[in-house]
Amino acid sequence: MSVNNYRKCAKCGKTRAEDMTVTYHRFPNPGKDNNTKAHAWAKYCWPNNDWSSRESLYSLHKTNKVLCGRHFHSSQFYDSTRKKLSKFAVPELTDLLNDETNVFNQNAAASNVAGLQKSRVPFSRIENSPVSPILVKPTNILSPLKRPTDPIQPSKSTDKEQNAPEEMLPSKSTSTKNVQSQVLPYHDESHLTKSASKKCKSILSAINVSKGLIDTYLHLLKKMTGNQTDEENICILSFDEISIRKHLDYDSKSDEIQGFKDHGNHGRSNEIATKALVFMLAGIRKKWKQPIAFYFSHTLTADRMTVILKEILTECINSNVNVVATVCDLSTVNLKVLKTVGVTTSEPFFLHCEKEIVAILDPPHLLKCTRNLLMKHNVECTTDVQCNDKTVKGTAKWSHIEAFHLLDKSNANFVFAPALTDHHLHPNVKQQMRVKLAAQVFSHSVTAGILAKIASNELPTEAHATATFVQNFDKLFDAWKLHRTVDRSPPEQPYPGVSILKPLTGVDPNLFTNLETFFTLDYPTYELLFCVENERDPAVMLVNSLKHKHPHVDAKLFTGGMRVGVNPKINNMQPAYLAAKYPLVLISDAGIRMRDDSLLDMVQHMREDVAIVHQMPFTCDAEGFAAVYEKVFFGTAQARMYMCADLLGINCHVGMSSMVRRCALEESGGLRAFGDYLAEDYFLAKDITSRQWKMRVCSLPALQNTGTRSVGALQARLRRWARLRIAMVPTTALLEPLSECMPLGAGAAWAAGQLFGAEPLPFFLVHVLAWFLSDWLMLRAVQNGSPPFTKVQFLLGWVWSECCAPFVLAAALLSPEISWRTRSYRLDWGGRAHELNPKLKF
Ligand SMILES: CCCCCCCC/C=C\CCCCCCCC(=O)N[C@@H](CO)[C@H](O)/C=C/CCCCCCCCCCCCC
Ligand SMILES: O=c1ccn([C@@H]2O[C@H](COP(=O)(O)OP(=O)(O)O[C@H]3OC[C@@H](O)[C@H](O)[C@H]3O)[C@@H](O)[C@H]2O)c(=O)[nH]1
Repeated sequence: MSVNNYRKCAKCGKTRAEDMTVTYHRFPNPGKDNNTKAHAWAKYCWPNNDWSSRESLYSLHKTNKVLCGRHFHSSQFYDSTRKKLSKFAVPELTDLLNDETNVFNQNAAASNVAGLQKSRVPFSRIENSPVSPILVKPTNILSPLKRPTDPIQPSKSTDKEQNAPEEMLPSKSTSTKNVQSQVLPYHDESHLTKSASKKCKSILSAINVSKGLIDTYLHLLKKMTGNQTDEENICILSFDEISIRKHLDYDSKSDEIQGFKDHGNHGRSNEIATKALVFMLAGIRKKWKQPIAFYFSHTLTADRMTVILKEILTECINSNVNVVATVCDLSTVNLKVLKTVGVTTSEPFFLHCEKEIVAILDPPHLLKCTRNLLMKHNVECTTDVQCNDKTVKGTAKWSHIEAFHLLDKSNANFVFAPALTDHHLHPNVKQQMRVKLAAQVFSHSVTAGILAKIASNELPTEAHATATFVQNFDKLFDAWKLHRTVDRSPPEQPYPGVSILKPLTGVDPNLFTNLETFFTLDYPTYELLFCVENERDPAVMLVNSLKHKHPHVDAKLFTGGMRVGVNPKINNMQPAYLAAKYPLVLISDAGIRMRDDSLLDMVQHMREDVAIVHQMPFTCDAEGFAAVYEKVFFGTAQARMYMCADLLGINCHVGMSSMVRRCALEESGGLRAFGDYLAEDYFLAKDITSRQWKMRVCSLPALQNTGTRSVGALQARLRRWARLRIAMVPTTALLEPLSECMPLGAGAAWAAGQLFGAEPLPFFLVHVLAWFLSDWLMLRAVQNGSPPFTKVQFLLGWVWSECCAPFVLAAALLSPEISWRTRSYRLDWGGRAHELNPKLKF
């Protein structure tokens, strides 16, 4: 007989002599980081002993004490052979008879060893129990509840304790470690260094949360709502379930094993949790968020979830929180819950305590589901399409999008949807979860592209239904995504009509979709005046197809222009300007995209004494470093100058999206009066404001969306602008660097050293850090939320933008000529321009 045969399980005394298949697992060495695990093992075997000292735990390891494999759930082993325990394995009081994967299942009954314990019951109580713990056959603690007929009353622990079996008694402990031990296993700790893992644990242990409804937070909530107005207390309740990795952990504070299915005061069971359900409140009128309940489960029934939802809603009412809507995704359980509480498609709300609560399905999730459904099934639409000379009901098909993508990517000259890749068309499981990929399929560019391919007979006419389907979902998503700040209440006086001038030259990738946003503006009276200087310009075709697509919109096309000076933009717009019929004229460059409320926003800023309302230049979201650079530049350096100039009353009028009162412009001599300047915007504003008219920046920024981004092209544009500014106001070359981080910081550090004996380098670094942080806040304010890139990308874009700025200015100073599109110019001091090698046209 080998030495091993004399080994004996420290808990049940099992030896190899009794059962040859038994495996032994040595007590862990508490070492530096293993104390919790060693403590859990020791407490499991000898719950009444004091295991607080490391030495006592170490002695168990040193004396080769072992536990047999039956005290470990199968999930605690590396694999199904049950030979090697995982790193964090702790013995558990689980129902070995019920564990189907347990190799001891068959002989467990016979050998009378397996059984279940109420996992929340402290070990000490188990040990003292008159019945041997491992002989107790479990009852299903979390058996599904009957469908509730009455709203559940707020949980009163005393009532529940009287009726519930002992297993369902709520935990007395609200240990901070409860969540800690649940949350940590979700991360792959093997990727963390030991100190990182420890740090996470110590941070999380500072948060006082438990499972179920969190009393502490409810208490805080009550306090907060007491100090807020009724409006500010209006909120939504969102709930979502995430997957967590199976993991058990011993919490010495509460003397509990954590990681089991746990529904707070609805009880706990022996099943190991694989999902965490979180409920969170979020204010609607005021920005506040508060998670209020966590539940850990394996499978959560709709009945149980309904009970939980109602319980939380009742608690919210008691805390004076006005929940007006719930938000959840489209999981089967969620849909069942909504059905149970009475939500239908025709009446998407339910009553709780006589209060109407709207049920909202999570829009990004809806978008992904719609994409997935379209990938599997064709969708019959209400759109009629022409097919073989017959009008038939349209059918949206994924195959149309696939065909469009193939055609689009094979076109070497022009791509409608450059962002669309094969991942969008054939997403794998992980990619199916990315909202962005679905949103890029249901986009304006794809709609426009499919329509263009139908027009050129590359796609069948029946694909029209797919284009309409894609467009509708794009609009739906936009309606959810964008911020609505514009006052849409009826005005005291009818809004004045607006003539929108769109100077076009050439076609950039986003032109169709940019132009289309002008056809769908939410404004009562406006006309669109498209100006193209060359009638053979492909932009003409795009305008005509948009006019055809939106016949109800008052849109005209002017070709040929009229030479009134050297500025080609003015020349191009002149015929349309003369034909404009409304009192307000909006000059909007080709690359601008409008939100449907942008025009209303501009008009609302056009007060009686105001003659110019302009939008601060900004950019749409796009991918790539050039797009990051562009957004960072316009959202920080440019926005900073623009805002300060506006505040100080310095003329900073940029003409890419600017509304002008026509009578004020006429007083200046009309558009033609500025035809000799390339910076017509600056001189136009200078002249108009000199006659006591005011100029305002409106709330929404100008969204540039040209799609032809490269770092070089952006810098060439910035150089051209800088050259214009230097020619108009030469002192700008000296003063502007003082508004930039690096030159100002260097100068200030030197001055601080000279004047106060400060160390220049630390001074400079602190200055840069403070500037950087303020710029991050500035960018977030202009973007109205988080920018579409990471902080590291922001850092790179910001450093690049700030370091390049002095060089861009220097290059502008040194090069007397400037190029704009296909033409070159030389500027006089003062701003007048002369075209070099003028072309015949204009
Ligand atoms: C801590 C930061 C302090 C910053 C103070 C910044 C004050 C900047 C004042 C005006 C600059 C505004 C420029 C914005 C427009 C830039 C884009 C552009 O160049 N666009 C042209 C083409 O569309 C357009 O024609 C230009 C219009 C405005 C020209 C303004 C020229 C006046 C320059 C005065 C410089 C004073 C700098 C003072 C720095 C402390
Ligand atoms: O030859 C041209 C060049 C430009 N344009 C139009 O002018 C608008 C602006 O052109 P770009 O986008 O090339 O240039 P920018 O964005 O740099 O313009 C900016 O700088 C110069 C100012 O005069 C403009 O008012 C301002 O918008 C576009 O709508 C473009 O179509 C012409 O109609 N003809």
